[in-house]
Amino acid sequence: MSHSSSYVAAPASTPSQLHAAIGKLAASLPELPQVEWTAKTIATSVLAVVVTLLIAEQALWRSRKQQLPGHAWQIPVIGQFAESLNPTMEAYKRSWSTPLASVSFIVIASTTDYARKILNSSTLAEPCLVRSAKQILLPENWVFLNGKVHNEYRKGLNVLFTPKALEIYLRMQDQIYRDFFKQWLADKNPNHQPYQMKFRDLNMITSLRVFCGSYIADAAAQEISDKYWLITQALELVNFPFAFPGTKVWNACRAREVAVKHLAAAAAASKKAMREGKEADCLLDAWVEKIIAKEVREYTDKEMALVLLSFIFASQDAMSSSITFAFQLLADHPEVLAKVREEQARVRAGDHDSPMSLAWLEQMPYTNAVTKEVLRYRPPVIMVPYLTKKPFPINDEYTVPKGTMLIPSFWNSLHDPEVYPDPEDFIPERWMPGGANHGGGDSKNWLVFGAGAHKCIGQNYVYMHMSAVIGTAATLLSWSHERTPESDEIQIIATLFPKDQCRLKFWSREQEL
Ligand code: HEM
Repeated sequence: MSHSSSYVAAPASTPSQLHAAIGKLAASLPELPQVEWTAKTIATSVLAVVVTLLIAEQALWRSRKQQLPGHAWQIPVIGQFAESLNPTMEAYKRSWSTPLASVSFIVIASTTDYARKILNSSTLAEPCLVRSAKQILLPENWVFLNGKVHNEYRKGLNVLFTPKALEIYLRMQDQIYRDFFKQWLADKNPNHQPYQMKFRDLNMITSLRVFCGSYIADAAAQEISDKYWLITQALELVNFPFAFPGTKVWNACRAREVAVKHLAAAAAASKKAMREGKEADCLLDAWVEKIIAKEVREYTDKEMALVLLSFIFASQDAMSSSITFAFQLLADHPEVLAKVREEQARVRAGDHDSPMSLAWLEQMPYTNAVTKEVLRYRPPVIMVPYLTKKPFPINDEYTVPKGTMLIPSFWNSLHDPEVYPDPEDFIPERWMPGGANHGGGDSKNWLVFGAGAHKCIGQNYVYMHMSAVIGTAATLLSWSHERTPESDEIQIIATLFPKDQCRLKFWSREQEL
């Protein structure tokens, strides 16, 4: 039998044949009441089952939601996906207008106290990231560990972010910034261009070089950078559940395979070079140095590759968002850019060629204030999905049921007018001596990097990277921003971006220096 004829054979179970089969079955079960199985009764039965399932779905939804604000009913079947498929800032802001809100089967918590309570209750809730993350990062990735094993694993990685290690990375970073600046200056197009994706590229190449140094060839680095966009696109709160060929998650998994192959080869090359006595010049080397000194345990090449993948995963979109907003905000606030330049000129004392150092960064309070204000004003990670492991009594009236996605959201904490006066204004001066937030009195609200056991491990690297990019760009480059009606609108692609993709034009400051 050919394939096509077997397909044609399928509709053989017509209602009358089904009727006969069901009739036979019913006859063999004497205790069953005799039912007249017509097409009409079958249709009615199917309808009854569907309606029962829909009512059960609504009942389950309402029993979870209880008295929380939110829609009284949810869209059947696709309700749990509908709100997440095309997230908008407006929809999120609506859900942040009450301390606890229920959106589909998700509970969103948007006060500082609730957010901290969730992040610090590791026995009741654990990070679940987005649903596709386990498929993309692989289930054995350390980021999915929790409790004691997670703490132990994390301790071994802290050695990668000590000041000594950061100083090594900074030397590498400076050269990459300058190479990218040259490319931007070489663009002869007289018009403003969207720079968001170019900033992404700068971040990815910086991360790969900081992590892997020269163990990754230029072509491989570019291949990972290009393919990584497929991973970002799959980071939706809710995805199509099966990674069939052609779906976003399937594409992301293929991109991960390419990245892990190159990262594992880099780990092997670093081990070999360091054992032959090379001086450490990237994160892998700094790590292998600690392994050789037996300060941390051995890690396999694949394990190291998966850790690097977790770093890229955690950093790429957030860093790209912050760098994009930094360039946009500095162009829109020339008085701030002028102050950054004054500070850079003082610290560098005419030396525009030496790479940025930690010692210089420590003498740049204003540049560091700009970094903090960019992170506060446009926090790249506005929420982190957690999953309740047990019923979670979030307050006296409401216990979040076990197995619920519970999302602490950070926007309100970072835009709280009681803590950050004029929160909707970009004011780096608030972090300077005499400013409202000088001295860290806002530490409870500072949730840019989360809190608790899973707090961002890379935060010191973030401050350093951002201030170094801002300081070096302000010194070497001038740029203008073409403001459009969408410049101040926020688009959510895993993190926040200006909707018009940040249209800029660069020129050199050489004549001014
Ligand atoms: C602007 C940039 C960044 C922001 C805003 C950011 C923010 C965050 C947030 C909010 C979390 C979740 C914390 C929690 O659950 O309490 C997190 C976790 C994490 N971040 Fe970052 N991050 C950034 C950059 C980076 C970088 C550059 C790296 C690595 C080099 C990194 C590595 C990680 C890792 C590995 C975790 C998970 C830690 C764990 O589970 O123990 N992040 N980050």
